[in-house]
Amino acid sequence: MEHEVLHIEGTVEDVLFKNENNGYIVLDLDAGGELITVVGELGDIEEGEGLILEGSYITHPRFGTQFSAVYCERKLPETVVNIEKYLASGAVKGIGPGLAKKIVDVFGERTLDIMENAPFRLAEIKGISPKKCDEIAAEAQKLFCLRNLMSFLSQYEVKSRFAMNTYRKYGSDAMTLLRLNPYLLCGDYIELDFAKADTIAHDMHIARNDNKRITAGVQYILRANGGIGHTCLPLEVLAKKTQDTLGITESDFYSAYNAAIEDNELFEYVKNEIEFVYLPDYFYAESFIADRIHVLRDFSSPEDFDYDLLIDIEEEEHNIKYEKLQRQAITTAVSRGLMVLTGGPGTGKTTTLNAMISIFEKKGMKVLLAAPTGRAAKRMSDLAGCEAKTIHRLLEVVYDSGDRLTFAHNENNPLDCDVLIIDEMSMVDVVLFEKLLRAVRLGCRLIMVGDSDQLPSVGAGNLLGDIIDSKIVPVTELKEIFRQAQKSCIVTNAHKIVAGEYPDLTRKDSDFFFFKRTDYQQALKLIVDLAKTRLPKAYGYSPTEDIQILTPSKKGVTGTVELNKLLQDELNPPAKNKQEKKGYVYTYREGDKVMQTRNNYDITWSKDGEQGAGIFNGDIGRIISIDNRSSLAVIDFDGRKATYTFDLLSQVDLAYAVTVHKSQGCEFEAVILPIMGGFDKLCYRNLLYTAVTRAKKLLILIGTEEHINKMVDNNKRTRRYTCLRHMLSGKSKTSSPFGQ
Ligand SMILES: Nc1ncnc2c1ncn2[C@@H]1O[C@H](COP(=O)(O)OP(=O)(O)OP(=O)(O)O)[C@@H](O)[C@H]1O
Repeated sequence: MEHEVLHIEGTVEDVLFKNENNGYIVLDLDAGGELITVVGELGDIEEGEGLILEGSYITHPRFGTQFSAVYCERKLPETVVNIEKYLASGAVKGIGPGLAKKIVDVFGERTLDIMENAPFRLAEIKGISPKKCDEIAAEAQKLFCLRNLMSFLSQYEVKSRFAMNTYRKYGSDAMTLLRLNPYLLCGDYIELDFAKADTIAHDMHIARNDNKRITAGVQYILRANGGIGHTCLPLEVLAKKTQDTLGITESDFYSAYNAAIEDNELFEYVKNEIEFVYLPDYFYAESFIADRIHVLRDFSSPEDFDYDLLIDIEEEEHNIKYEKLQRQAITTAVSRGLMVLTGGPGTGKTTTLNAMISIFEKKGMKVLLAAPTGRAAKRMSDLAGCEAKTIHRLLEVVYDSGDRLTFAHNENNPLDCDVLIIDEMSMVDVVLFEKLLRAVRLGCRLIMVGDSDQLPSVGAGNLLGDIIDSKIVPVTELKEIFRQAQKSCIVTNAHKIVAGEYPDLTRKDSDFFFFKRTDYQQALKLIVDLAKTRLPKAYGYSPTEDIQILTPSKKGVTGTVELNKLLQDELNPPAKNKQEKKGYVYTYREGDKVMQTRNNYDITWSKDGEQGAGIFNGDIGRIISIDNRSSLAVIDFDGRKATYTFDLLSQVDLAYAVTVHKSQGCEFEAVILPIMGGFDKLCYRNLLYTAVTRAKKLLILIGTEEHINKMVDNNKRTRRYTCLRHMLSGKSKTSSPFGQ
């Protein structure tokens, strides 16, 4: 919901709550005698400071009016009383209430001016030694730097969190660096919109064809394309796009481009005589993966196992006869350093994997299991009978000295294991895989499991496909659908779809139902009826825990937005005892089923006394409380209770219905899938295949046969620009940055 944008001004009376990680704060502001509670991501504000704020009022029946601030200009306190209050509150490390009084008694209203411009004079105060004076001066400089940065950026209505991130990245030099190059604001970790940085640069009289502007524009375009899956772009495509977007000539482009290549701000890779351009991160990721895969591949077991005997023992113990390809997969896993195990549903991947784990453990090897999402890790744990972690958890997210996110496990601190098994590899992107490979010590086996017919990862790259297609890694593809699995129409229809055959929609006695509907309103009515009444009654399913509505698109009548609003009304209607918070797209309500839509490493959670941080893209949870007084909501993700500031709710969508893309790696007891047409770009085979294979026990298709078959016919593979396959095949014309 849009609110009227207002400006208010006042002095901070009291700081009620502060989140040091994301700068979120709740404070009382004295606005000319009126006390207003202010909430927002405003940074490290202290009592006594003057603020000019822009934002809007939000009202809560119990706690009254609060001002939700989006922009903040900070004025340091001017009166002696406020300066003392400000310093006494701990604004400058090393100054407490006693010292604050002494300093203000001596310097009065000029105190802050002296601290900023002549801090050596603090040594005039009795009790401040020259050493202490230096320490206080250094702390004070930090404070003034952030304040200057915030007030500079607030002129351009740049939100405070960008200023906070700029300060975190560049520290006390931030302002000086920005004056030289405002486009630094578009860089990694800050990621301000290029257009905004361009406005600042324009005011600073930076020319349109300045190399800094063009390089930043190119990087911005490459990053935006990374967001839709491309790790690089052909030079020709990039040149044209950049010229059009920035309004520059071809010669301007190439002059800046060549300089950026020279300075390693961009990288070029030649594939089949065509130049591809990379951002450093993606280039390092793909080159490192290619290098490291070669090293791991060449490792083979020094121990002389009798593989056949080991597999025979497993067969006897588990009363099973592995088929030829399963035996081959197990032998490869035990004898080689690296392999891919792939295959569609019901082809025995899990069974094979369990045999591998059993053999490794019998040999005294330490096996670790991981998957890209929480849900996939949970499923893996359930099937393998031992704990699987998310890749992020396995690598342990930590912050470096610059307060930037990194992983505790890397080449200097590798994972303590002999075998690492990664499930749902189709969902892993190149940047995360690079980090993972850095933490795999030489000699550790790496087994990658996944179905390459699933949709590719949300993040950039076509990792699993490229690894398989490169043919340099041993791949076992399981093809046989086991008898057990053949009973399931979900499994047999999934295999038909992937083979380009139309699914059998005629069966009424199976786990795969089709309801023909051509009218949208009738389809919606049926979805609600099935989710709310019929399936819970017939199968005992919980409408929100067991049943998931999947849909190709966000938009349209059967898109997620409309479906979620409808299903929220039906499954979790408003009630007196349910608190609510209005967001831009949805109203969030206690009891709502929700999904986190991006990786956030800062959100803190607790589970059975354990504390942790990080809620990731695709995690599904339930809102258990909304508190309008503190502007906080608590969401339960499978027992992890995570605290969200209201600003962070923009990263959360209702999840009664989710897109097929977002459902990757998840499985549900029952899936309802409307295929009504009207979303041509999303009308393709892999998407239908991915949706169908999300259902464990029951799949219900609603729509028309014509649209379903049209999806099967469209075998468009999502084309992604990457060079990994080429790099893996060792055909590179640029030398690897990692040497031999
Ligand atoms: N060699 C075998 N002989 C008989 N049955 C088998 C064999 N291997 C697997 N199965 C059975 O086939 C079914 C599917 O196997 P499994 O769950 O391992 O496949 P999957 O590829 O992991 O499937 P999904 O991807 O759908 O989870 C199971 O019921 C399993 O017990």
